[in-house]
Amino acid sequence: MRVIIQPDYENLSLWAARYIARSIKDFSPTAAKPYVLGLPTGSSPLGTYRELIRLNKEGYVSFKHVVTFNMDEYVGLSAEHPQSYHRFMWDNLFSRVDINPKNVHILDGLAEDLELECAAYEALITESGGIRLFLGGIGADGHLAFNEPFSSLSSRTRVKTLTYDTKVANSRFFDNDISKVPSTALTVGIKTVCDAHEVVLLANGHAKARAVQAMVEGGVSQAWTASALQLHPRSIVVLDEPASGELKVDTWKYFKDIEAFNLDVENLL
Ligand SMILES: N[C@@H]1[C@@H](O)[C@H](O)[C@@H](COP(=O)(O)O)O[C@@H]1O
Repeated sequence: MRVIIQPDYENLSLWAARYIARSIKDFSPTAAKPYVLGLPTGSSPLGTYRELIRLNKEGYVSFKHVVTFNMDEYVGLSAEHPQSYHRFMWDNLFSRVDINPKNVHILDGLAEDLELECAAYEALITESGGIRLFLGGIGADGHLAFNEPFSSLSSRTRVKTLTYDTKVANSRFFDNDISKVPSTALTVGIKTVCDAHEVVLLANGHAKARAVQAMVEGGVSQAWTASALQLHPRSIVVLDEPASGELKVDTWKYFKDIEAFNLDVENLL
């Protein structure tokens, strides 16, 4: 696991966006060989999306041959619902870059047969050649996508019941009214994420510091599902300083030292 510690959210976002843009460029995707990108919602990736939009507008990177798979979606919300992850992705990224709408995949929380929807999603990822890079965030309780604490580390796309803590955290988008937050969601599994060629996870702010400590320094555990990334051969955790606040001083120094030459966001372009 690599850990990139940036001084603030701005630099975390620039680093992640430029790393992704560089990866897409180096891959030289074509219609026959698209770049398959896994994407999250949430506040953590907003800065990364802003920089990807800028890099797209400036002609540095194109999404023409990028195929996307989103991590999750609430059950029961239509694509048009203001808090659906469909709407979030179109508002914050897809409508502002040159992506082909046919290449966008997001789980349908209104599907008649939710299990079939999940199985078809996994099959589609496999048919697309597998995910090249999965970008993710992390919940304060260490959840990745909607893989809540004690989700199986070998889980695949399925229906999950949300924990009280997650509903409280996400109620900020539902008029601070927990009763408006859906109780279930469709989510890729931990195994689905870990099957990606590469995983980049973003964590910013002190509220994530405890989860980051468990994910980076704790053992691999279903109690902190993002800790499964320790077993991934190419996982990168990108932090701002507040999110790194619970790491041991030695851990912090180790990653600052080993990544010293990789921290400059300008070097990535
Ligand atoms: N399903 C999403 C996760 O994918 C996201 O990582 C998490 C943290 O969100 P935020 O980035 O807003 O802190 O929230 C939700 O539960």
